[in-house]
Amino acid sequence: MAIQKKHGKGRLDKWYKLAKEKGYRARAAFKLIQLNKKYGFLEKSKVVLDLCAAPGSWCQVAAETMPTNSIIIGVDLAPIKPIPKVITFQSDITTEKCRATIRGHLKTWKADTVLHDGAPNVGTAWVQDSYNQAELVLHSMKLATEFLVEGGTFVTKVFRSKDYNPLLWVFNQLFTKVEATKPPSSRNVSAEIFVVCRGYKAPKRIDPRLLDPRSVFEDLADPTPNNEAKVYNPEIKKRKREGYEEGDYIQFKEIPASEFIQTVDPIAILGQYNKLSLDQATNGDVALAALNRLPETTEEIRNCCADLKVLGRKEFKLLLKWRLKVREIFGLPTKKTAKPLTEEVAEVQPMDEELRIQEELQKIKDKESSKKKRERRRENEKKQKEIVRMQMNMTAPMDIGMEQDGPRGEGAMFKLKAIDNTSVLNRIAKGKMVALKEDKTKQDRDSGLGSSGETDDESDEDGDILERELDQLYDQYRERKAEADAKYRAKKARQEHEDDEWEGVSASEKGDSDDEELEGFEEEDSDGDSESDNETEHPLLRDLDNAPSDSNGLSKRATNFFNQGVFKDIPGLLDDLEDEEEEEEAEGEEDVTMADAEPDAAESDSDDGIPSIEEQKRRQKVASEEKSEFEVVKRNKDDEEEDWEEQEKKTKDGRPNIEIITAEAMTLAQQLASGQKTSHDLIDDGFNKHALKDRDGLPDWFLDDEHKHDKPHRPITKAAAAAIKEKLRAYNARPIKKVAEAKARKKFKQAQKIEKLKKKADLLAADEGMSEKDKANSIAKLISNAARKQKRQPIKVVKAAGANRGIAGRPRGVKGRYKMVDPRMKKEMRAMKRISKKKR
Ligand SMILES: C[S@@+](CC[C@H](N)C(=O)[O-])C[C@H]1O[C@@H](n2cnc3c(N)ncnc32)[C@H](O)[C@@H]1O
Repeated sequence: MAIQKKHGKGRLDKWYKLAKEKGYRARAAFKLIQLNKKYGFLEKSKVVLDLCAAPGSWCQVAAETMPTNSIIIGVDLAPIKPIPKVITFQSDITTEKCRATIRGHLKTWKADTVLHDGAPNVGTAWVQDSYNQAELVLHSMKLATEFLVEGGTFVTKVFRSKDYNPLLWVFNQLFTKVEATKPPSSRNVSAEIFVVCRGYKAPKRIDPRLLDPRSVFEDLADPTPNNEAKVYNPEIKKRKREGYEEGDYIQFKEIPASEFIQTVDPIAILGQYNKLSLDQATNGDVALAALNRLPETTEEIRNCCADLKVLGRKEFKLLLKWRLKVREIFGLPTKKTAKPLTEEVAEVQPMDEELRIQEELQKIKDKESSKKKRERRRENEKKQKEIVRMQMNMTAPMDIGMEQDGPRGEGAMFKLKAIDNTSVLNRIAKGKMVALKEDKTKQDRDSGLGSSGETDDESDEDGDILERELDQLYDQYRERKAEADAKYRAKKARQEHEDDEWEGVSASEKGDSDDEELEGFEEEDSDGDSESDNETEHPLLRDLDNAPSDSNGLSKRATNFFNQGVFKDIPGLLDDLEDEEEEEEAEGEEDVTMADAEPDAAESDSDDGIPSIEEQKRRQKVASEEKSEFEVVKRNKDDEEEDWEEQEKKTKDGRPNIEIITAEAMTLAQQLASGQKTSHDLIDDGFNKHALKDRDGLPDWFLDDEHKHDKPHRPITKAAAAAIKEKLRAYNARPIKKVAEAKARKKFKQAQKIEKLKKKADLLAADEGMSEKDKANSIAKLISNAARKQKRQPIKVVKAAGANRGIAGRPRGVKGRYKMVDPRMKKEMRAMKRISKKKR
């Protein structure tokens, strides 16, 4: 871009600052924005050609306003830093090369809009500057005629000068609508005007004179002197070093003052002449005589008229005022009634006022919409809070009343509707009891009764939110980890089962137990209202089957668990259970129900194969439940089908297939089997510092971290350690599946070969036409042929060059095994071989 000094305060105006703020490379961006606001050509364009685009602010505006995937090409004499979605290159728009480059970029496309904001390097004489500008406009026009689509738009900058009208005339020949406008961001002091030409006529043939500067601006040789400058800025007159102006060879010029009064262009006279003469000539100018006698023609005026070249702005103004007064006296039209003097000045459409109103309206609209947005956001937040409160059953008691609800109402303790939220539901479905606990703790917290009994205030709420977020993030982290890590998945699954154990029931069983409690309440509720019906449809609620239980009164899993070999010789346990069974049978109880609360023993054992404390507690619970008259529920058929995984883990006789894989488990098993320990000992062992830890309400991430180290260390015997080691060694000694399969395949093939050979040999032996010797020879040959190793076909090396360069798949004309090699690699390998040979 032409270097412009930015010392003028006018340049650093609001548009300059705004451009900086918005990231536009030049304040000129707003000119295009405002032009486009008025005419809306960018939104409709798919291809735009920006001539004289540096530093690129118009391209920036085009890129952000035009539809996506539009083509924007920017060209300038100066380099343009890359702009996303814009093609830019450096070239002179007046050259053939530039035209060819644009053609290369556009190919067969046509531009919907051609923009031109060109300004040649200014600083020479004004006339020359304006001419250069007009010439540049004509050049851009020429490019536009070549690349514009029919009906397209051409936007150009022109300077107010005598070349303006010829340019407008040219535009009018080629476009259906031509409008000149000055956007508000264009400084008033600047002579630039923007002309928006719409509806390109795309004529088949254009008269070359229409685009030739010499014919368009024919009278350039007689430039109009800038009298306005001379008159209004007389102090900053520049010395002319070029000599006399064209056709102006007289140094001192005088004109009768009457002519100054009568002329329509007083400024021209003030600028060109040295003296306004009031002297009476011989021919007797009546107007001049009257002027001379007028009281308005004061001494001061006479002095001013005597030497115009020494006057300043004030004196010129005085003379102009004097002229107006005299014209009024003489009855000549004054400035108010007179037509515009200069024809060449463009009729600039007032855009400022309209835009100002539009901008103001926009501001008001923006304000209103932001206010509305704020209100909407506030309302949403409020709603969100209400939803959260409702989910946490905070609002229900107030709205409906706790008493009316009863135990199954909104505020009821065992209300399962509260966990209708899908994420919580999923977690519970997975057997994650923590979700329920969380909800409960949330309820506690939200009811204002925290563990410390404090009422909840703002900061508590913030803390809760933070904690919940932390928990959610931790869950997400675990899920992500689980996706990537199979080991972690397995561990997590185990932990989830441990959750079941902790609660004493599995996921589905928890549902059952909840239901059981509900069932109890339902019995009390004689109405059997529809709500209760709905609740049975809840995914976590199931019908209870009151059919008689198994013969032994235990669930299948419980029975299986206690049928394990390890429990066989344990004194006191099974006997007690059997006694219990007998007693129950004797009592002849028919409708025996009990929560089927037995997780699989194999699953419930912790990593080290030792029943966890929770497991032991559970077993104890089972035993005590059996002693008490607890209702026993029969496991229904569906549940059994669901347990197919567990079934797989059982041996043929129905016992769980438990594998002892740790030294601790081995030690314990040995101790149980040899009677060194009883089940009571196990239970006693369970009551240690780890058993009584309160983990309620602790976040998962904390528990996970603790779990790594916070577990009991059980003693192991040397023999157990050695046995497990031996077992592992045996595992490791086994070949991996793949190898075993390959070996088996090989064996199978060999067997097939021998079979074939046998058949052939039999045939030969049965051949009566052959002598015994021949038979023996033939069979021997057969065997030796079969024993001979088949020669492996050599691998053919194919150079990845010529036709074979970069091909995928088998190269042409190559049969059998082959290997593609890089020619360079081949040469290098040969060289290496040579070198190693030499060294030897
Ligand atoms: C006012 S600046 C253009 C600003 C541009 N529209 C923007 O928004 O950033 C005028 C540009 O016209 C360029 N120019 C002048 N004569 C040129 C020519 N013959 N060919 C190409 N560019 C020219 C100058 O280099 C200058 O960068």
